[in-house]
Formats: sequence, structure tokens, C-alpha cells
Amino acid sequence: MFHRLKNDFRLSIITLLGISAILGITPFAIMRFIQGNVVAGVVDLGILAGIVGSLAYAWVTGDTRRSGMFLAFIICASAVLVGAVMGEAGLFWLFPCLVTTFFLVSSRIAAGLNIVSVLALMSIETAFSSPVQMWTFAATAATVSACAYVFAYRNQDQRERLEHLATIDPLTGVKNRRSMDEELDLAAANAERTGLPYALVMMDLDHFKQINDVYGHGVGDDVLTDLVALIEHNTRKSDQLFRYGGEEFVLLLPGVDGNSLQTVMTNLQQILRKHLKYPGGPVTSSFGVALLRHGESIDSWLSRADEALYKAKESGRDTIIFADESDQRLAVPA
Ligand SMILES: Nc1nc2c(ncn2[C@@H]2O[C@H](COP(=O)(O)OP(=O)(O)OP(=O)(O)O)[C@@H](O)[C@H]2O)c(=O)[nH]1
Repeated sequence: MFHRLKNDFRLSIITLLGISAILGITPFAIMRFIQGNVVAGVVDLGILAGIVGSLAYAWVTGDTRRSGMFLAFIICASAVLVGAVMGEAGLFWLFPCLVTTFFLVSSRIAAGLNIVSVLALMSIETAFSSPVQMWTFAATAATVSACAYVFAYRNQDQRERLEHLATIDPLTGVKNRRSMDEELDLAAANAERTGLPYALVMMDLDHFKQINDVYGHGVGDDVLTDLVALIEHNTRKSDQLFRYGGEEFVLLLPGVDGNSLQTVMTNLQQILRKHLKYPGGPVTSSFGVALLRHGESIDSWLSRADEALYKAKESGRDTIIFADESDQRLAVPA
């Protein structure tokens, strides 16, 4: 639970707002029924039901876009309704809603929702005691919305930049190990649901240390970026490459079964043998390949590929080893 709250910004906002709204509205609902104001009590209960519903929907489905949209709509509509029913005393509820919408939906949708809410309230004659009060309300609501828009826009931009930095390897531009863990989880869940086969290739450049030692780190870096460009140009769009660490990469291949896997891997090996070079000659690679088994954990999948890679190194490098015993084959030498 805390893991989901920590990793999903919108879910944490929806939860915080949901709980605050429940705690804030429930006493008012009870008070209205005690005072005999049944209409206002029922309105409060309706608002509560909507908020609790969207909170539950976000947690059960994980669809925070839709529940955020629903929650933003509910709170704005509720604030307009409260303003219409209670008049002056209810107007103030719109201000927290004008700020909150920017945390629940995109800045543009939030701005649109705010404008519609303010105009809706202004169109209700009984909501304001005088035209001066109405225009003062409109001006202050516009100021609050504009400030919230600027803040939310900058916040979203910075969050996207941080997310990008946290998931991308700066040297090669491919996804890093952190995002690999997430993608492998998604792949395993998809395989379980649809039966789509997934292959995982763990690959490591051979004698890479020598390239660095003899020609310098800059040349080593060039080899790594060339490797990534070659793989990306010679694999499908749906395939994903990750930098696992150092000169070790992981390639995730969806929709490749045991039969086509050998062809795919032999082609890739030959392309790298032919085109991946450093000033001292060609650079070769070793590969460990594992097909995801039914119900297998990510750790087991990775460790089978890793063991296969280890065997490829042990058997002299420049080799492909398949982890699955029923499908274990050495690639045809060049
Ligand atoms: N240029 C460069 N080198 C790196 C980077 N990350 C790791 N390395 C180097 O990669 C080398 C890995 O060396 P080893 O683990 O001994 O592997 P190897 O020399 O390829 O030997 P085998 O894998 O056994 O064939 C080390 O020299 C690291 O410094 C990087 O981002 N750029």
C-alpha cells in the first residue's frame, strides 16, 4: 500500500484529498440532518458517495486518470451546488476546489473546469448578495486559478524531467535497470494474461576492459553507444533494450517463441560481429537467453539468463547459450 502511494503521485493526491474530504464533509452532513436540513444533508451524502467511489475506483483499478477526472468534476460540481443552495456562506468552498483540480487532472482541463464552475456560479442569481460581490468573487477566483495553473504547470514539467532522468541511462539513452524491473513485471503480467511468449537476452561485450585500458574510456563509451544504435536498428519496435550495468545489457523480446528465437539471436550476433568495431578490430559479445516459463518469477527468469551468459563466457565467449534445456542450442559459429 505504502509502495503504491510512494510511487504513484496522482494516487497519493487522490487518497489525500479523498480522506480530507471524507473527514471534512461527514461532520457537516451529520450536522445538517440534526438541524433538519434534509436537502443539504442529502447533497453532502451524495458528494461523499462520489468521493468514496472515485477513491475506491482508483485503488482497485489503478486508473488514476479517470478517477482523478471524476473526482475533479465531483468537487467542482459540489462546490457550485453548495454555493447555489447556501448562497454567500457556501461560496468559499469553491476556492480549495479551484486549486485541487490542478492536482487531479492536466493543467488545461483543470483551467477549463474552473472557468466553467465560476461561470456556473455567476449564472445563479441567488448565490451572490450584490453584483460587486459577484465580480469580486470572479476576480479572486481567476487569480487563484492563474497562480495554481503556473505552479501545476511547472511542477508537472519538473516531475516529467525527473522521471526521465531516473529511468534513462545518460550515456546510451536506453532505459536503465530501474525501468527494466518495471517493464519485466509488466511483461510477466501480460504473458500470464495473454499467453504471449517473452524472451530475455542478457548480453555482455567480450574483453571490454582491454578496449578501455588500451584506447581509453572515450573509445569504450563510443563502442557502447554504437552497440545500442546497432541493436535498436536491428530489432523490432516492440523489443526493449536496457542497460543492466557497465557493458552488460538486457534485451526483452515479446512474441518470440523457441523456434524463431534462434534465428533472431543468430542474426543479431552476426550483425554485431560485422559492424561493432573499435580501433583494434571487431568487438564480439556473449549472450544468455531465457524464455519466460509459465508462472515464473522475474528473479528466476533473470538468473536463468544470467547463468546462460556465464556459460557463454566460460565456453570461450562470442557465443549464444539458451537457458531452456529443451531448447538449449549453441548458435552456429561465424
Ligand atoms: N568506457 C566505459 N567503460 C565502462 C563503463 N561502464 C563499465 N565500464 C568498463 O567495463 C569494463 C568491464 O570489465 P570486465 O567486467 O572485466 O569485463 P570484460 O573485460 O568485458 O571481460 P569479459 O566480460 O569477461 O569478456 C571495466 O573496465 C569497466 O570500467 C562505461 O560507461 N564506459
